[in-house]
Order: sequence, then C-alpha cells, then structure tokens
Amino acid sequence: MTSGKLTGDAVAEHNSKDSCWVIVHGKAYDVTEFLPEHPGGSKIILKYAGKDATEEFDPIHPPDTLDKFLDQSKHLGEVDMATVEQEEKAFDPEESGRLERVKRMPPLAACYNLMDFEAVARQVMKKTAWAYYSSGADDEITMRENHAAFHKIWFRPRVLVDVEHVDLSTTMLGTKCSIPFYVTATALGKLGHAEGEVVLTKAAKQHDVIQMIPTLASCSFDEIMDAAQGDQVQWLQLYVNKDRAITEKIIAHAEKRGCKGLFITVDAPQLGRREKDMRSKFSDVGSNVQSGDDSVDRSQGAARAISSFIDPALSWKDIPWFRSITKMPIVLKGVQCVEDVLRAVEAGVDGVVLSNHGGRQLETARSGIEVLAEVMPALRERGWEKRIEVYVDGGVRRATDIIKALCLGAKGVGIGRPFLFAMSSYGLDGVNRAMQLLKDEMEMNMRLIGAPRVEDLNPSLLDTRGLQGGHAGFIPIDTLGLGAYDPLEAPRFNEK
Ligand SMILES: Cc1cc2c(cc1C)[n+](S(=O)(=O)[O-])c1c(=O)[nH]c(=O)nc-1n2C[C@H](O)[C@H](O)[C@H](O)COP(=O)(O)O
Repeated sequence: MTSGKLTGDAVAEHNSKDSCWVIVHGKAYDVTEFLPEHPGGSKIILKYAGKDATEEFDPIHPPDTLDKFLDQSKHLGEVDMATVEQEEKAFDPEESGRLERVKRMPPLAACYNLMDFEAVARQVMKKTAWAYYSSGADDEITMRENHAAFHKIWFRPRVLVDVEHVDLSTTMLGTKCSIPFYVTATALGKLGHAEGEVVLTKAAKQHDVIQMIPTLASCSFDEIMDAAQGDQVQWLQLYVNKDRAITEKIIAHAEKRGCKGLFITVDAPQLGRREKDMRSKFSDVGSNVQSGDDSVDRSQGAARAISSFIDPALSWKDIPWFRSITKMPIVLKGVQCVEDVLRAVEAGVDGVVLSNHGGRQLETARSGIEVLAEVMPALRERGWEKRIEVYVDGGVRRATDIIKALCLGAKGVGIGRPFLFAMSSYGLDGVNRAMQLLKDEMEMNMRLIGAPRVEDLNPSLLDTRGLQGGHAGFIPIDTLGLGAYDPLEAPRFNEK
C-alpha cells in the first residue's frame, strides 16, 4: 500500500481465474466470484486480470454498474495509478490508419445530408464501434431495404398553395415538439463518443426533439435524465427483464424521474446475429462476449453479451401488468404486421412503433414504411385511427422519408444510426448539424409538396403503387447509401 492506496503490483498479483482483481476508474475490484456470471463471458475480464480495465469497461457499462451489481465487500479501494504499469499497445496498422484519417477528416460543413455522416463515420470510427452501429442481421437485406423502401413511394405534389409560413410542429404522446422525429433508442453510446448518450440529450434539447433513452445505454439512466434541461421530454425504451421485479423498479424510477413514455421493445426476444459485430469481436481474441460457459462460440459480438437478461417469454398476457404498474403512455416498439397493431388497440396500449429494429433482428422482415402503408387503411376501416398513435423507424435518412411516413398516417418517426454516426464523427456539433439539415430539408419539401402544416399531410399526396409490386418493383439506385454502405466480407485468408 502507498498512502493508504493499493499499488499496481498488489493488484497485478491477482491475475487468474482463481483470484481476479481489475481496476476501473482508479479503484480495484475483486471479480473472482463474478467471472462465471458475467454476461459477456469470463474471457474478456481475464484479459484484464490484475490490470486497468477502464478503457474496455466504459463503452459497454453504465458508470453505476459495479455499485449496483458487485457486492460492496468486493470493492477493494483506491489504487495509486502512478504505480500501475500501463501496457505498451502492439502496433495496429488498421488503428494507425484510422488515426491518420481522423487527422484528415472533412470539415463538418462538408456534410450536407445524413448519409454524409455515415460515410465519414465509416472512415474514422474504431472498428468495433463501427461494426456495432452499422451492422444488421444476417445478409443485411432488411437493413438496406429500410431506406430503399422509401424510394418506392413518389409524391403527388399540389401547387398554388400558400406555403409562405411552414409549421413543422406536432404532438407525440401528448407532447408538443418542433418537428415530427425523435431520437430513437440505440445502445452503447460510448462506443462512438466518450460522453455517450448525453450528447444526444443536449442536441435533442437544442432542437426541441424528444429522446428515447435505451435500456442498454452506456451512460446511466440518471446521467441521461440529469443532462436534460427544463421541460425537455424523454421516453424510456425497455427491454423486459426475466426478473420482473427489476423491470418494475426500472419503470417506477423512470416515471418518478419524469419520463413521458414507456416504449416496450417487442421484436427482440433474442438479439439478432449481426455478423460485422461478431467478426470484429472475434478479431479481438480475448473478447469472449458470449454469456454462459466459454466453450460456446465466442464470436457473438457485443450484442449477445449485453442482452442475456431479456425475457423471451414476454407476451400479450403481460400487457395488463404493465398497465397496472405505470401511468406513462405504453408503446410497443417493433410491431411488424396489421394483426398485431389491431391486437395492440384491443390491448389498450397507447401506441406502436412499426419497426424491424433497424434491420438488426429478423432478416427479410419488411420495412416499417411498408407495414405502415398496410396498417393505416386497416385502422381507418374500423374507425380506430384515433385510438392509437402509430410511429415508424428504420432507414429514415431524408426529410422526404419523414413526410412520406406522415402522409401515410404516422404520428412521427424514429431516427437511430444517423445521429450515432454524426455524434461519433463530430460530437455534439455533428448531431446539431444533422438535426438542422433535416429541419431545413423538411421546410423546403413541405413547401414543394404544397403542405404548410403537418396536419395537411395526407395519403393523396403520395403514389404508393411501387409498394404494391412487393419486392420485384423497380428501385432507384441509392448511390449515397451504397457509397457509404460497408459490404459484408468473407472470412479472410492469412497474409502468409
Ligand atoms: C443502430 C442501432 C439500433 C438499435 C440498437 C443499437 C444500435 C447501434 N439497439 S440494440 O443494441 O439492442 O440493437 C437497440 C436497443 O437497445 N433497443 C431497441 O429497442 N432498439 C435498438 N435499436 C433499434 C433502433 O431503436 C431503431 O429501431 C433503428 O435504429 C432504426 O433504424 P435506423 O438506425 O436506420 O434509423
């Protein structure tokens, strides 16, 4: 001990599965007994046994994780970090190439649309971070179709409408907001930016946009709520835990903190196979992120590591229980067919998000916009369109995508990756610019289709015949998307 603190050598002696200590933010923790319980497997912890694990720990775990889940008796106290040997990092040509590109990044002003942020992020993000954010399930067909589907819908603009004053404001779940999109829930914000989700909170405040807080955020829930200012509105995205008492506690806390909506994710009883994420994790030898024993295939990527608590038994019979424990509006996120929307109305929930999780779950699930085109007529037919709010997310990259969704009857749209890529490339300035670009595009396009207010948007402004043709229809080449798109790769041969 030096001045009452542990030394690096003292910690380094506990570097095996029989006695495993790690350092996180200058404090030592005895995680020996926790090793077999770690959802990400024990290998990733053992890689840092006796060492400083802060860099690996931070993007995946909210800061209060150890206080919440590791018994206080295992908290060993402060470490004199001057005595901790920092490991020489082996030269990584890929990483040094990335750092080179970071120095040569285009100025923020060179980004004119949301896809520009994706193109820059692909060049400057760390490999595992890019892999996690950009990946979709299996062949990534649904992920690409999410945006392509908007190209099947064309406008039927009206002219000689007074569009001098355009008003983009609307209400979502009873909250007035300046523009009909929200920041949807995307996990592990600190993979892309050291400050994580609070960057999105600040930009959402600046643009009067609602933020949906992910269960699997890198920041703690309270950090994200504390970063909100004034009457800024936030929603909670919930992965339902097998242990319902934990879920009830999370919901009660969110309601007490002032969350204005509970979005229960229903399309992920198990997280999808995102091969870019798996492949990038595989290359980081020690990063066994597979829950359970180490013999299982360890190349499951970050997704599987952080999601073993999700309850696959969640079903319609649970809805009354949710209704009984919260007054927040309840929205089912990840509904993908008319039948389930009608069931949601009958179950008395307040909304649905037509979504396939950004193409990260069921491959060849249809895009939210295509499902929306089917759902709204079915609701209107029954006179139910006012009984539930319908949202869409997935592949929204242009204001015209937002306008098409609203014309079909959506209340608003969720946007995920573009704000992650803007944050990962340019931080808060990036997200602010991305939101402003969307607002500018929205104002211009509302004028051009002859609809000065959100309530003027209706199905007669669209030609949706391209959707009827199913997937055999003609789709314009999406050059921007394809230019930014990071193609899947086959297993690599050894150099020599
Ligand atoms: C891009 C991304 C999306 C995630 C996401 C993480 C990332 C990096 N994660 S995930 O780790 O489980 O896959 C979540 C999540 O925590 N919970 C959730 O409900 N949706 C999650 N989604 C889906 C998200 O809420 C939207 O449905 C999707 O991002 C919309 O598509 P775009 O990205 O094309 O806008």
